[in-house]
Amino acid sequence: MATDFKFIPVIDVSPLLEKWDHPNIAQDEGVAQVVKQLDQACRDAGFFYVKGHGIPVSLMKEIKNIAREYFHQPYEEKIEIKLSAETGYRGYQRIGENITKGKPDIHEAIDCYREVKHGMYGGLGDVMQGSNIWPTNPPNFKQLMEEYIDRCTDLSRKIMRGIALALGGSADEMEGDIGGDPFWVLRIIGYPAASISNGHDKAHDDVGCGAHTDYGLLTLVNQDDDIVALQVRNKSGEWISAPPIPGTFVCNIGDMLKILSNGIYESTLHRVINNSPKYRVCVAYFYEPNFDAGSRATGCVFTEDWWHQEF
Ligand SMILES: N=C(N)NCCCC[C@H](N)C(=O)O
Ligand SMILES: O=C(O)CCC(=O)C(=O)O
Ligand SMILES: [Fe+2]
Repeated sequence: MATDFKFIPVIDVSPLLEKWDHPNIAQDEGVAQVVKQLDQACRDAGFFYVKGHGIPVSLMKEIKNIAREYFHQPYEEKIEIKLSAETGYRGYQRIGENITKGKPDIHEAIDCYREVKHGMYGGLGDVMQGSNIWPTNPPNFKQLMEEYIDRCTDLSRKIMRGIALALGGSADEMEGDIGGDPFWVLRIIGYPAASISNGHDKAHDDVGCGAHTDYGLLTLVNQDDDIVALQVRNKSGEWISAPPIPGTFVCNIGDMLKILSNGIYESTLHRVINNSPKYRVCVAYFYEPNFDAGSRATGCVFTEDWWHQEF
């Protein structure tokens, strides 16, 4: 479980990104500082802000803006790309359709997953078979999202290198059979504004997304700059806000990293409540191990012994 943290730390990952492929990465002083901060954040909150990530802030903003434009359209337009079993669960999901712990979430979303072809991963991937379906409006939606996904995948891989070092492994410990060919999920999410006077939109304190932990390795959250809605639970059960810090991502650990780290790091409960009078957009990228990693993994890759090494 998380500690009694009161705020979420900010980590500048640029030294790690600069040296990510360096053969002596583990000896680098700048990288060691980042690794130390990652370790502390993963032990305390399981959440941290990422700055110095190299993804253009203009792209981070643009994808939220095109998402807002898409959600602003009438329902009949949005439902053109409806999520279903036939699309491999890719596409538009209306408000209340996503369920967390048995309760409908007050959000709408477009779900995107890495392409899965027939027979990939044996029969294991068949349920997720398909490729993403994109809205025709706005016209540059697909191109921008695909560029964004590539950049998030690259950034996540590099952060995972820092985390592998933090756990006392080698930088590429989480690659190869574990995460060398990562699966990913992108959720483009819209949370209705809170209506002050019992309007038709939604009531105050409606839950945008119920308390949950994410199930992958790492999540990169790109949230609207002007609304505080994401909350993270500490050990005493207090909900600590993760207010937007423009130009940063909120990064959090998922359940699969908890398993791979033998419980040294844990995924932290979080939820979303949009009590602002504005519609809130968030684009969440979920970085996961290889689709078939679970079927081959023999258990934990890191143990306490590994951690007790100096780095
Ligand atoms: N329609 C839905 N919810 N699809 C699954 C998305 C997975 C994201 C999730 N919060 C996670 O734990 O990674
Ligand atoms: O909207 C947010 O800030 C976070 C969303 C989230 O936690 C999720 O989709 O898993
Ligand atoms: Fe989440």
